[in-house]
Amino acid sequence: MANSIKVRVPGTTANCGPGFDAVGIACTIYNDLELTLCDQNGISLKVKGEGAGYIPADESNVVVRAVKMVLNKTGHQAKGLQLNMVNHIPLARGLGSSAAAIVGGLVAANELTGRHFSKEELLEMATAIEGHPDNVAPAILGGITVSIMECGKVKYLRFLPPVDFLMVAVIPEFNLSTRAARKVLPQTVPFPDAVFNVSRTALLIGALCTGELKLLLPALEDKLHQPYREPLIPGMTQVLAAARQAGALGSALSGAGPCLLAFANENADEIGKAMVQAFNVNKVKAKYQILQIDRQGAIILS
Ligand SMILES: Nc1ncnc2c1ncn2[C@@H]1O[C@H](COP(=O)(O)OP(=O)(O)O)[C@@H](O)[C@H]1O
Ligand SMILES: N[C@@H](CCOP(=O)(O)O)C(=O)O
Repeated sequence: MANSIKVRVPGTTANCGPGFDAVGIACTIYNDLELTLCDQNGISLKVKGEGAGYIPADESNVVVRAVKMVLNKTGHQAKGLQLNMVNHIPLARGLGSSAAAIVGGLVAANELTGRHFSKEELLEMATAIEGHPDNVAPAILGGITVSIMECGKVKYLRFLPPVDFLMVAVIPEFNLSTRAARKVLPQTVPFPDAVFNVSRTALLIGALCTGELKLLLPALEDKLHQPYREPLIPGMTQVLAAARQAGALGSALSGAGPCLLAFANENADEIGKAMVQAFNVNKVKAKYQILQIDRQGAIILS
């Protein structure tokens, strides 16, 4: 059996407005991970790109946690790990870097230890580490996913829209951990706000399934998390409005932020520039990247 494997995992944008902790889309931005299982003790780590000099080479690393989960469940005897990463997904920005890291570790270790686990089982394991399924599901499966937790199990729907669209991700220079962005959320919400989100989420999935993209504008509205996170992201309201004024189909916070996302079928560059400009007016440096839907999810490279 080989003791080294390389996998590629997409970044993901979660929530998509109202679908908090449920909706996610795999995006064409990727991390590559090469995992080697060794006989010598210890963890060796090389990182190129995002997170270089910052990602820890110890048990606190989520890739290590994911790999060890598979090794423990399969009774594998490897003593040490070598991890080589080439990362394009920015850390703690709302594009699913932690989900990509977890999924990369699980998929690579599963492949090296004899493929004991199905994609569904890997999804259960990834959700147990990440805490919510909305990023890890599209990272594993590609496409658009709706995931729910039922009695500790993940149930999901995965689909591709019948028409193409672009996603303009505007990535500010500062980071915001998902943990910090979840701390500001309330324990309870007013009943009308819950109704507001139920109707928008239903409309969002309907619009994406049928290709009725003009419905995205109202379907991306949210009252469950974005208003509470807005104070953490200077200029958020203006940046989202700038996207719509520049012709976006709709705009929303990406995951827990601070990245902001516009959906577009044309003028993607103009939309990106307008959003960056609105961040700049709020003294935040930012860049934009035009993404499409990744259809494959995590893949084995070699
Ligand atoms: N390639 C990676 N290897 C190890 N840990 C990573 C990697 N990418 C992200 N992480 C961990 O995930 C954290 C960011 O996760 P999170 O706050 O959920 O933001 P997001 O998933 O939106 O990027 C990082 O601070 C780091 O601890
Ligand atoms: N539903 C989660 C999604 C977090 O996504 P991330 O890409 O920011 O990790 C949340 O909104 O907290």
